[in-house]
Amino acid sequence: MSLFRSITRLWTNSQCKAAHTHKVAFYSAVCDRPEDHHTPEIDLRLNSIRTALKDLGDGTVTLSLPNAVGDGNPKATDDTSRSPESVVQSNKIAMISISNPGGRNSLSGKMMCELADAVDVLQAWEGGAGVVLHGENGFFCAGADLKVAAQHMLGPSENGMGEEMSYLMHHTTSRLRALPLISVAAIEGAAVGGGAELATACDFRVMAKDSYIRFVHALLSVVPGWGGGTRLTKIVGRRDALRIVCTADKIHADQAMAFGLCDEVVETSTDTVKVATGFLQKLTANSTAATRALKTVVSQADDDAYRPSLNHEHDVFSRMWGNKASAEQIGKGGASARKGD
Ligand SMILES: CCC(=O)SCCNC(=O)CCNC(=O)[C@H](O)C(C)(C)COP(=O)(O)OP(=O)(O)OC[C@H]1O[C@@H](n2cnc3c(N)ncnc32)[C@H](O)[C@@H]1OP(=O)(O)O
Repeated sequence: MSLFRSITRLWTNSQCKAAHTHKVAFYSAVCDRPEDHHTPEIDLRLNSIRTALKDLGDGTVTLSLPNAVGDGNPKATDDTSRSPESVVQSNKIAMISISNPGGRNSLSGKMMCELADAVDVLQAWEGGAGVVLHGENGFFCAGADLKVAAQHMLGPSENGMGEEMSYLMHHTTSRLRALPLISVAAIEGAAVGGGAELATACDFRVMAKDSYIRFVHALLSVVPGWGGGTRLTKIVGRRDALRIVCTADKIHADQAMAFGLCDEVVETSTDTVKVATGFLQKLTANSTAATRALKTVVSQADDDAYRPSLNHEHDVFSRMWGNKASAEQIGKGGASARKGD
C-alpha cells in the first residue's frame, strides 16, 4: 500500500476519527531525532497510553546505572545490585534487564512502561556511552505478554489497545535506537516476536551459540508491531528480511551471523552478558563525548530514510492485530500454539 493510502486510511478509519490529531502526531512521532520525540500532542498520547498500561500484568524491566555516575546523571535508578560484575566495572555502560519469569520475559503493559521509563533515564544520562539489553534466567524475550494481550489488548473496539501498545513500543524502541549510547542486545535462549524486534532496536546483537531469533508474527497473522520489520530490513536487506519474516523460521546464532543479524557468537551461554559488555567496551574505549557524538552522526545518517516505513509498519500492524485470525492465535498462546514449529 502506498504511503499516501496508508495515511488516508489512518485518517479515515473509525478509531482514528475520534483521535485524528493523535494519528497525525504519530506521523512525526516514530522517528529518531530527539527533538521530534516530544511535542505536546505526542506527550499527551504517550502519557495516556502509559496510564492505561502501567498496571497490566507482572514482571519488571530494571535499569542499572554504574555507581560512578557523574554530575547531571539521574540518581533514582543507580541500582547496580542486579548487574553482572563485568557491567558494573565500566562506569559508562548501563544495563537493562528484562524479567517476567512466568512468561519467558514477555513484556506486560507494566514492563512496556518500565522500558519507556528506562529509556527516559538513559536519554538524560550525560555520562553514558553504552547500554546492554538482556533477559534474565537465560531467555531474552518472548515479545508481548500474550496473557495480558488476550485480556486487555483485543476487542471490543477494532483491535483493543493493540494499536496503543504498538504506538508506545514504536516510540520507545525508536528512542532506544536513537540514544547517544551504543546499544547491544545480549541474547540467550531466544528472542521471539516482539523480542526479536527489541533485539533489532539495538545497534548490535551478541548471541549465545544455542540461542535463536524468531520473527513469529506470520504465525499469528500479524506483522511486527514494535518497528522490527523496518529495522530487520535495514540490517539484513530486502531478500533475507522476507525470508526471515515470511517463513517465521528460527534463526540460530550461526545463521544469524551469516545474515549479518548477529555480531558475535558466544560459546558458553552464561557468558553472553559478559561478552556483550566486552564488545561494548571496545567500542566505547575512546572519549565518551566522541562516542556519543559519533553515535548521533551515524544514527542520523542511517535513520533519516526509514521513518515513513516505520509509520507504515505501525499502520499495517494496527489493522491486523485483533482481526479474527490473529485474535485466535493470541488467545491460544501465540507461536507456542503452533504444531511442528
Ligand atoms: C509485538 C507482537 C508480539 O510480540 S506477539 C507475541 C509473539 N510471541 C509469541 O508468540 C511467543 C509465544 N511463545 C512461544 O513460542 C514459546 O513459549 C517460547 C517463547 C518459544 C518458549 O518456549 P518454551 O521454552 O518451550 O517455553 P513454554 O512454551 O513452555 O513457555 C513457558 C511459559 O511461558 C509462557 N509464555 C511464553 N511466551 C509467552 C508470551 N509471549 N506471553 C505470555 N506467556 C508466554 C507460556 O505460556 C508458558 O506458561 P505456562 O508455564 O504454561 O503457564
